[in-house]
Amino acid sequence: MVRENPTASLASLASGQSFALTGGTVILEDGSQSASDIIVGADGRVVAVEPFLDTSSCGACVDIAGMLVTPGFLDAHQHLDKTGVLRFTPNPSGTLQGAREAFAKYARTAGPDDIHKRATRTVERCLSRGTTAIRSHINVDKDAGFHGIETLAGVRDAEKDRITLQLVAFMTPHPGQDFDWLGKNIDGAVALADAVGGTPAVSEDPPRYLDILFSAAVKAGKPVDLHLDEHLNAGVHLLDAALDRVERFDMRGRTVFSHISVLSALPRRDFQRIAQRMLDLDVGAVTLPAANLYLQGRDYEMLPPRGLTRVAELHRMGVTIATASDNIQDPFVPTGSGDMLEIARWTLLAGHLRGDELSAAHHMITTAPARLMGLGKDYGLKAGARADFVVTDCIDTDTLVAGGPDRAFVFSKGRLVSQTATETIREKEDA
Ligand SMILES: O=c1cc[nH]c(=O)[nH]1
Repeated sequence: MVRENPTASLASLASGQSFALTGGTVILEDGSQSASDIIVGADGRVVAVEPFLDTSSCGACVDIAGMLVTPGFLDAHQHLDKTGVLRFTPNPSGTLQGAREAFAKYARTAGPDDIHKRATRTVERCLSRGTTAIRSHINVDKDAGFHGIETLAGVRDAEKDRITLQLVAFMTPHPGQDFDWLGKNIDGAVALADAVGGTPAVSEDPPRYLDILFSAAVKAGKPVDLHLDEHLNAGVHLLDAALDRVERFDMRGRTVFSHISVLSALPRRDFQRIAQRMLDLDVGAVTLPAANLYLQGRDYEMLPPRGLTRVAELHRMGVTIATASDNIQDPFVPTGSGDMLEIARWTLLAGHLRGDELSAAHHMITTAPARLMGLGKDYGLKAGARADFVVTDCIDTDTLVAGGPDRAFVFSKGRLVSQTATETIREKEDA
């Protein structure tokens, strides 16, 4: 045990051995913080999290007094089949439709090798910034075919000991949607995926399209994650139509609505009624600040921006709401670093959370998405969970969210997968 230099000791932890981290501050599942020891087994699972544990049987023991341990960050909504394609898929119109068209053009020619290269690069970046699980929507349609979902299924399986990847079969409609094609292919796509998704507002027949998605989910026993109402036009929304199907197909607790920008445009009474329905049916929400603050039309009157949903109100009403990256450097969103703390900060600021709600933003990148992704017993700093966590030099959750760590050690399944340090800051402090 090297008390003076925990960071060097953390870095030297050999993979595949049991170890203990003692004296740190641990963020527990209910968001509280506890001065606790952590024991990790050789199988990469947490053995115990409690103060003053007997660590004598551990292969290594590192004193991390003064450091904060957070469960790994979760990104509940990405698009790994199109990440990093921005340079050759421009979207000069700056609209959602323009982004879809730009991607469709790329998807017609994109080969598995290209998709694989870009996806693994982004996964690596996310992991290095402390993200230990990602849910990714993957287009399956006449342009993209099955290239994306097959390639990402391979990445998911190959990387499972380093990062948990969940795939959503994103059955994207196109103008003149071919329902025969959808009917013939949806089961095959869902078999490769972990959840069923789509974007009903784009469909020419949203009720029929929603029925097909929910039926496929029930048949496969998989959850639903919809891109829902990515617009601020209060005159049209499909929230009730989707909630009706949650009831009819008995998908309570197994459905997520991503985006739901339109909630911000609805009169308050309508918003409250729908949010209450979501709460009663245990439907979760994913907000996507980068996406929702970006695309719009050139003419605001004709095409308002996508817009952020009512983040603070949904949270305060008790709806489970996670925040996520959405697209990373593609025609839908030109930016993105895979840093969930950055996303948490944008959510806090743009979503009108208060300064005393920094921990709510942390919840939105940890326990809230864990619930929506169904990670259950496998997630969190508790006995039996997969040992996915980040050891940082922050003093508490508030400082972690407000400014982030200068030093971070990312553990996935009990193995150190990345360490980062803002050396310049540290050097200045040491001088
Ligand atoms: O249709 C959509 C919407 C958002 N992001 C996508 O990649 N596709």
